[in-house]
Amino acid sequence: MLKRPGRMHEDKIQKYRGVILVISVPLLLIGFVLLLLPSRSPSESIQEYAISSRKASPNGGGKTFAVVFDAGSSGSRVHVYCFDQYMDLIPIGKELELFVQLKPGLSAYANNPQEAANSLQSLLDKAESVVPRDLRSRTPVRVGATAGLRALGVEASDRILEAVRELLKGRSRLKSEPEGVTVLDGTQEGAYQWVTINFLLGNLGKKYSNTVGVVDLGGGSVQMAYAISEEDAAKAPRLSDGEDTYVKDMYLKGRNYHLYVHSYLRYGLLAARAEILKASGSVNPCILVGYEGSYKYGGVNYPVSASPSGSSMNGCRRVALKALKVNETTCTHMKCTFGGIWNGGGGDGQKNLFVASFFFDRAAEAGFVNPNQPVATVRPAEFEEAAKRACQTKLEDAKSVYPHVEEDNRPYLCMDLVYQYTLLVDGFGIDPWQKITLVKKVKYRNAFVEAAWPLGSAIEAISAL
Ligand SMILES: Nc1nc2c(ncn2[C@@H]2O[C@H](COP(=O)(O)OP(=O)(O)OP(=O)(O)O)[C@@H](O)[C@H]2O)c(=O)[nH]1
Repeated sequence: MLKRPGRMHEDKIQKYRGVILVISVPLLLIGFVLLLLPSRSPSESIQEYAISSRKASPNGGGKTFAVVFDAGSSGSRVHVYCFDQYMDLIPIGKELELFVQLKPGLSAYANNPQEAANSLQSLLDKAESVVPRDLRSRTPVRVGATAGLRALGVEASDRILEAVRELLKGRSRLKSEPEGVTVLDGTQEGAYQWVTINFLLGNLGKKYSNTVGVVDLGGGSVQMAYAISEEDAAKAPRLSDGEDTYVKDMYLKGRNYHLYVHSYLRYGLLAARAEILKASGSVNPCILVGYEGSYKYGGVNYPVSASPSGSSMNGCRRVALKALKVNETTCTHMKCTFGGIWNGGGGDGQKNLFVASFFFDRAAEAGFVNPNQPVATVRPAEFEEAAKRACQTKLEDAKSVYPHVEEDNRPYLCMDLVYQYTLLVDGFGIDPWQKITLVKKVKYRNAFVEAAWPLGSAIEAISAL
């Protein structure tokens, strides 16, 4: 079972109250105090951040709310959190957060920015309704768009973000700032997810070896983040031009962490389908027999038809490996995951992996995880088993065999499960028999909180007030 964060002792509160630091992003909000970290010969791949907030709550000993929108490629979600002066979550009604989601995501309105912004109105109204009227003007609201908008390109995404800024300014009393409505870069998304999970597990402030690593499989991108030792951080490879920073230094609850984090754009679950179709051509060994159609992703229509001999686990593995370019890209670092990306060196911060988003969803739909449980301990090999079963299923039988799978996803169930297994084992190099924790929500005190990056962003936002 998950460890439950104990109530803080008075002496610990003193320690925590003084400095709570969360990751910063290049957009440092007003009111941060920049501390000098111990000097070190920084390699180019390490961004050194140190932010401390003198006081966690601007309302004296009261409540501080934060509203964060997750504008994902497959949907938009709003999270509202309430913190006390010790930066602990306190209930909003019966829950520890307000969480509302809708489909489609902003990127579905690529050519209509106003409609994209308007799609958030119902979420904004619900979010604002749970924030006390007298606190609304001091409650930060942020919108973090992820791989969906990254994939649209700068022009289209800027137009959508500008329309969203206008919506927040014109249709809400929450405290919005232009730089709070952005496309998150992948490393921010991964780092926020790491903060979320370790905050909820009560690990922040502990040694790096007592924190857990995270893998977050979205529709457009997949992120991996875990804390590494000082020695491994010093060995972080120098960046080639255009490469993202591999290591973020963070000072959280009295301890300095070196966080290895990487986001693989185009390797989220929905984007990877397009990569796999490109790797195989339109007749694809992953598609359930009986399906003939097309797959639309990123504004491109891919013709799709099942192989006459039907879908096969091994045939699908071959094209998934080809899509990941596991053996095609030279690794110029000590060790790589895939696509020539440094793997961070592994270590104790990665020994426990919390794996979220589409990993949980597909495992639940494939029937080897209970969809009503917040977490599930599995092994990557169970994705292989589930994939074998799915790849032997005909499209005509899929509805009865997999009643929880949405109609549009049925032709791709074999592909998705094979991809997830291949990503874990061949992409990230995880032992097929290593236990991993699939997570949808994390138990925090007597309630459950969504295992999603917005909480990490909210902690940063209120630390900056
Ligand atoms: N319950 C719950 N599900 C979520 C949450 N965030 C995402 N999901 C689900 O996880 C799956 C993937 O969502 P994301 O990881 O945001 O992926 P995406 O929306 O495609 O976003 P990007 O690829 O990162 O742009 C979808 O089925 C979402 O419905 C959350 O906070 N709570």
